[in-house]
Amino acid sequence: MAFSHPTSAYDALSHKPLFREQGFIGGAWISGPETFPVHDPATNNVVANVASFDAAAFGRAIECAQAALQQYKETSEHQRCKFLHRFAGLIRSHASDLATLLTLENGKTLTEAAGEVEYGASFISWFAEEAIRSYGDIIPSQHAGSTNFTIRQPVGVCGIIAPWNFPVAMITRKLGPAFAAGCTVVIKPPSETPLCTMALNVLLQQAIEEFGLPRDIVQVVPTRNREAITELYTNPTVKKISFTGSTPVGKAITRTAADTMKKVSMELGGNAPYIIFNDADVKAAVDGVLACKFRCSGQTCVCANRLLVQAEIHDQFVQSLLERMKTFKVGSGFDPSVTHGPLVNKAAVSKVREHIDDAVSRGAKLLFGGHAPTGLSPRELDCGFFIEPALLTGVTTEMKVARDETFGPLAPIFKFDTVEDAIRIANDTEFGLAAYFFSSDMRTIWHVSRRLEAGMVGVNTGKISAAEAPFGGIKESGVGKEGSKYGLAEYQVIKNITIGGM
Ligand SMILES: NC(=O)c1ccc[n+]([C@@H]2O[C@H](COP(=O)([O-])OP(=O)(O)OC[C@H]3O[C@@H](n4cnc5c(N)ncnc54)[C@H](O)[C@@H]3O)[C@@H](O)[C@H]2O)c1
Ligand SMILES: O=CCCC(=O)O
Repeated sequence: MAFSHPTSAYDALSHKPLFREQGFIGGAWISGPETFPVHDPATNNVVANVASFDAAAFGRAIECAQAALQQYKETSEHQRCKFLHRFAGLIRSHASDLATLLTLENGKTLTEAAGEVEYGASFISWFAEEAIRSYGDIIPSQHAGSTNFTIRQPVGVCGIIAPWNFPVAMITRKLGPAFAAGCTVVIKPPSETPLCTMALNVLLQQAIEEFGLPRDIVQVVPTRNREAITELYTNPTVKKISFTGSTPVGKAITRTAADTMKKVSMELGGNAPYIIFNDADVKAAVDGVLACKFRCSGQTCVCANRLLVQAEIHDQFVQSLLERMKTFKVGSGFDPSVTHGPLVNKAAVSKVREHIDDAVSRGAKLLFGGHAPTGLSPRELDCGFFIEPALLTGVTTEMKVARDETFGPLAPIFKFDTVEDAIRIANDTEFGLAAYFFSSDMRTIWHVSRRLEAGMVGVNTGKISAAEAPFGGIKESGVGKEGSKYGLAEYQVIKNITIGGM
């Protein structure tokens, strides 16, 4: 199928102002002391060179966000609601360009990218409406003549750090509640995929201007310098850090942020079990794997990492999944016939290979994939970060893939016998982000849902993410909830006011 794969981010856009390589500090787009390249993972071409800032720039950005907070926190909830709806509208009206940028810097297919842009906009729309539902309480007092009232106030300046796998949605899932609550923000965009953050800020600035709000309510500070980011979670003016990324980095930030008692939200790594019981609808279970295991080529925190299949249904499930995987096509995300794009970098491809090799060396069978895909041009094979989605059977709990998040397109199948075996294997991990299972028995559904140690459970579905559903893990997968009616409170503090003498 004929398609064109852009070679520069600027050329790819129909609305050119969305292309920005600078940071946004103190209400203006500014260049940094250095730049870093942004690579297209399908070709390894450099598609932009983005400003890289130092710790002093983070310090300035934090001061500016603090100054803007004084005005922004006094806006009414209804004004914030209208402003956020306008921002969501602008995202939707530029969805095609945003999806193009997303595919170019992340690699996922244009169809997936368009889905992510709408998913990202849905958080802004959702929190526009949550802004005006920020209710308090009236609590009877035990002291005669007194009554307690609670109000919710913005926590203050928030630091936002997000990963490359969802460069639009992971930013909007944090921006929406922060602005709805009346906070101002300093964003450190993901270094592999910073262009979507800049484009979002172009649209945000348009909404800000139309509503007469301070430009400084948002600061965007890209950097390749890890030391510089430390300023964001050590500076006492920052009252909250919202981080999405790996568990080791999340733990390190939480430790340091504790010195100034910042509020934290940590959306970290996972090792999701995906259980198929004997009484499952096999077609639905395979559909679920396609939606969940292979989303963003397996680079999603809620991706199934371990497929546990009960003995009686095992062979039928494996055969059905294999047939569906044979229809996959790997290549450029701009090719409409492609189902799966490249991985983010070479290290990601190596990790998938490492998990396959380890499993095979311990007795697992590689039934499909795991190699460089056929049908790509020599240049794509040479430069792009491609791997065929892989299917392993005979996987056991001693293998690396049982403990370690692959974060790639590898479906490892473990066979089990009883419901209790499945629950034990599923929970045998320090992670607790998502878990999935398929069964048609109501008692199993209730029993297993309650016993799985995960913040989110999908029953008879592989799709659990949505603006209205509380998103977040337990155990070492993090703390806090994003989206949903609970997400706003993460950016607020509750103040109790006792009025006496009444
Ligand atoms: N739970 C969730 O909602 C969720 C969502 C997406 C990704 N993830 C997890 O993220 C991981 C993959 O993303 P990644 O490889 O980009 O993670 P990462 O932790 O390396 O990076 C995440 C972000 O933190 C920044 N960062 C890296 N080191 C830092 C440091 N020392 N100090 C401050 N910031 C630092 C990065 O530049 C990036 O912006 C996976 O484990 C995945 O499960 C979790
Ligand atoms: O990668 C993690 C976030 C993806 C999602 O919101 O479903």
